[in-house]
This record gives sequence, structure tokens and C-alpha cells, in this order.
Amino acid sequence: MDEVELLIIGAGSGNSIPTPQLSALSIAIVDDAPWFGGTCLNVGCIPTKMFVHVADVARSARDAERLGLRNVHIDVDWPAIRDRVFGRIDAIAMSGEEYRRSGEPNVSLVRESVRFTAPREVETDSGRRIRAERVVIAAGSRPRAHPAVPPSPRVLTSDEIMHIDALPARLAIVGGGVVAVEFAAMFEGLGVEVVQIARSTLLRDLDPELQGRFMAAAAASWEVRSETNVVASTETADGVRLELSDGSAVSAELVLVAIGREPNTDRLGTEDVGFDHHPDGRLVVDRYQRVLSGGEATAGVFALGDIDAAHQLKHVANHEARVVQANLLAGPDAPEVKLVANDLAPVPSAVFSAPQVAWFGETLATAEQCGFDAFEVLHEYAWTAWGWALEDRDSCCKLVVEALTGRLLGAHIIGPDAPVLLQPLVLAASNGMSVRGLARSQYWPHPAASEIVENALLKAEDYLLGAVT
Ligand SMILES: Cc1cc2nc3c(=O)[nH]c(=O)nc-3n(C[C@H](O)[C@H](O)[C@H](O)COP(=O)(O)OP(=O)(O)OC[C@H]3O[C@@H](n4cnc5c(N)ncnc54)[C@H](O)[C@@H]3O)c2cc1C
Ligand SMILES: NC(=O)c1ccc[n+]([C@@H]2O[C@H](COP(=O)([O-])OP(=O)(O)OC[C@H]3O[C@@H](n4cnc5c(N)ncnc54)[C@H](O)[C@@H]3O)[C@@H](O)[C@H]2O)c1
Repeated sequence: MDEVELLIIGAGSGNSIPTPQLSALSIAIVDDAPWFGGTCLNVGCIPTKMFVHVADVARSARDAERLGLRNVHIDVDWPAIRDRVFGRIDAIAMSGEEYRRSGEPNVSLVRESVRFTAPREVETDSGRRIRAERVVIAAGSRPRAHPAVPPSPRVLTSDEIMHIDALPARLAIVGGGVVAVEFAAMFEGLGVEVVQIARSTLLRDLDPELQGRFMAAAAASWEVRSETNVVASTETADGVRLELSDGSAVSAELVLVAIGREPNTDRLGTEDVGFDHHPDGRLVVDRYQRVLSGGEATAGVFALGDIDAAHQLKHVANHEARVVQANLLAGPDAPEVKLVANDLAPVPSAVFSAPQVAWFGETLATAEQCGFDAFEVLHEYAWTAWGWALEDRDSCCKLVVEALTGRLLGAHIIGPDAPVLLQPLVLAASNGMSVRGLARSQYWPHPAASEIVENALLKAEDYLLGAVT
């Protein structure tokens, strides 16, 4: 039995826990992925956005005629694009692994799968047992399998599709969520014919106005089969044929299945040792990120990231890692008053599709369902000078505001740079600021895109003053 003071399961966001501040502890990190550094670095946020940027550049070139640029021509060299992306990422992952293997005397790296045998004890696939004083469960999530579309060399998930040898002529994407729409835009931007199959609408949780605009934009760029699902799939000589529940069929050279991600709790056997779980399989944690067993904090066991979080987002995993690290530093016997609570709100989301979308908080409908007396204002990009420069017709910023206090309850942006434009609104909402005076209390560089947000805030203020209804 190996004994350590701290066991970290998962080297994604968990890998940020061992810093020099924890150098007095003996630490074991276990991870079983074929890559090092977790989902975000290797098969998630970072490579996808590197490809999305290339697709955006290609799309801009195709769109150039609209702005009076003639004869712009591009050739897509997929192997060069792919190798540039992974040339950068793989080097970072490999040096990160090397550092964890040999960089610090107090840290050891175990490259195996583990299962819990007791709340602070695990066994690896090869039978090695590790007992720890404290445990951090950061084992993330994995792509959900589709019952009617089994994996094959032509049916891939987000873990594999970025490594393909050649672009397919036609790609079918099953799913209507974030991964699906980001890959749809990415491959469409690179010239692939894309057909997306969604059992409801695309990005179904968006504000309805933005959702309508997103659906219209997507349908103008790639084929969208919504409100239908795959009921059977067959491999053909040159691809895959998908039978859909509406009676139609889709054929494609390659299929991407992107229908959500399952927390890895089943692979860890966390139910066997009595930890509490949400109905979707995530671990239940308290506000200090301590894992609960029978509703009570389990001594010395913390979780972070996709394995417990309601939002499967890297910025959420990073914040939870900071909370866990602070609570580890507080010491094994620290009383609750000495612990740091995870109480950051609201959580922003950003979708890097075409168009981009970013939002946080309530829509008008959900605000009213929560009992708020709320109103919304909308500002089109096209009403600002930057919107004229972009020749934009479809993008907007919407704010949902509490009438009594002027507090921002939600913000929803669709269009170029939506994630960046959202951030001043996240700042205001996170600090409970009223929209009253917010726009007028600072300069907004003219004619930058941020004027879209400034004008939305001015409109909300006018609404509060009764000048607009
Ligand atoms: C295609 C894609 C794009 C994304 N884009 C974004 C984005 O733009 N922005 C954003 O905020 N989020 C994005 N995400 C989500 C983001 O990647 C995740 O929320 C984040 O990486 C979760 O980090 P984590 O540390 O919880 O888990 P991970 O990084 O997945 O780390 C968990 C590790 O634990 C290991 N593990 C699991 N079980 C065991 C076991 N039994 N034994 C040993 N090791 C085990 C796994 O191998 C893995 O390496 C994206 C996700 C995907 C799939
Ligand atoms: N830009 C970003 O921040 C970003 C990018 C990619 C992924 N992510 C994170 O990764 C997570 C996973 O993304 P995702 O797109 O796989 O999941 P998702 O939860 O966003 O979407 C899942 C989609 O699959 C559909 N679906 C679920 N089960 C199905 C079934 N049996 N048959 C057909 N359709 C089914 C759902 O209706 C939904 O449209 C997201 O929750 C997101 O937080 C974030």
C-alpha cells in the first residue's frame, strides 16, 4: 500500500493543484488519458478554438465579396492546419507530463486508471493500492455514446475528429449542443458539406430571440435537420447511412457524435464508497467543494470540474480548483470558518460557432418565472458604427434587468466577439451593480464594438427612468 498525503485523480484542472505552496506534501497524481493535461488542452477548448479561428479566417475570405474585395481565393491544407495546432499542443502536453514525472521531488505521477476501494483509498488497474490523507477528485467527463450510432472508424467523437487524416466531403454531426455547433461551423468554414441532426433545436437553452437568430444563421450555412434523431446507422462502402426518426435518411463520409458528456464517476466506483451523486451521475459537493456522503462532508475528500459541476466549463473547473487548493492549504483539520466557499456568480457561457454566442443568467421568461419584476432591452450591432463597418445585419445584445433595483439578471449576445463583449456585463452582474449610471460612469472607445454594450446599457437606464417602454 502506497501512502501519500494528497492524491489527485485527474491531471486536467487537477494538475493545477500542486504548486510550490503545497511542496511540503507528498502528492500522487493519477491520470489514464492517452494525452497529458486533460480535456481542455488536448481535445477540448484549446484545439477547437485554434481550428475555429482558421475556419473564421476562411469564412471571412469567402465573405469578402460583400465588402468589395474581389478574387479572394483560399485553398485549405488540412494536414498543415492540423499539424500546426497539435504541434503546439502536444509539445505543451509532453513538457507538462515530463515536469510532473521528474520536476518535483514531492510529486509522483501514476499513468493508470483507478477505482475507489474506500473514501480515501484507490486501486489502480495493475493492482497498486494508494491510500491518502486527502483526495481531490478531478476525473472529468467523457463523450456520451449514442445508442443507435456505435463508434467505428467512421463514427467519431470530439476526442478523435480533430486528428483525421483528410477532410471528408460530407460530415454528419449528431447533436444540437455546444460541441456540435462549434464543429459544424469549423468544418463548414473549412469547406466541408455539413449536415447536423438535432433531436430538438440547436442550442435549445438560449434566449428565444438569440436561438431563432442562431438557427437561421446555421441553416443558411449548413444543413440542419432539427426535431429528429438517429434510430439506426449502417456502414456503407463509402461512409455511413443514418436512418432518422422522421423517416428520412442521411448519408455522410464521416459522423461526429456530440450529444453531451458523462461524468466519470462510474469509472471511479464512487457509488461503491458511499459518495452522494446527482441523478446525472455527478458528485454532490458543498460550497467548499467537499464531496458529500449521506448529505455530510466526507473528511478530506474534495472534487472539482466536470465530475461535480453543473456547468461543464473550463473556467468553472479552474475556479473550483482555486477553491480546493485554498481549502487544502487551510489544513486537514481547518474548521469550516477557515474554508473558502465557492460562491462566484453568474457563470458566463460562450459558444465559438458561426455566429458566436455568449450569455449569462436569466432570460426574461426565466426571470419572471423566478418572480422578478424584470424588463429586457435589445440593441442591434447594426445600430452602431462598428456594426456598419462589419456590414452586420443579424447580431444583437440583449439585457435582462430587474425593474426595482436596476440589477442585471442576464445578458445575451449573438455576433462577432460576443464572448469578449459580454465581460463588462459579467463584471457588473458579479458585483451586483445597477445599470443606472453604468454606461455614463466611464468612457467607451469610439467606434469600438463595445459601444454595442454601452448603448444597450443606456437603453436599460432610459427604461428605468421611464423614457422608453
Ligand atoms: C470539444 C470540447 C470543447 C470545449 N470547449 C470549451 C470551451 O471553449 N470553453 C470552456 O470553458 N470549456 C470547454 N469545454 C469543456 C472543458 O474542456 C471541460 O469543462 C474541462 O476540460 C473539464 O476539466 P476537468 O479538469 O474537470 O476534467 P478533464 O480535463 O477531463 O480531466 C480529467 C482527467 O481525469 C482522467 N480520469 C478520468 N477517470 C479516471 C480514472 N478512473 N483513473 C485515472 N484517471 C482518470 C481523465 O483521463 C482526464 O485526463 C470543451 C469540451 C470539449 C469536449
Ligand atoms: N465553448 C464552450 O464553452 C464549450 C464548447 C464545447 C463544449 N463545452 C462543454 O462541453 C459540454 C458537452 O458539450 P455537448 O455539446 O456534447 O453537450 P450539450 O449538453 O451542450 O448538448 C448535448 C446535445 O445532445 C442532445 N442529446 C442528448 N442526448 C441525446 C440523444 N440520446 N440523442 C440525440 N441527441 C441527444 C441534446 O439535446 C443537446 O442538443 C457542454 O455542456 C459544454 O459545457 C463548452
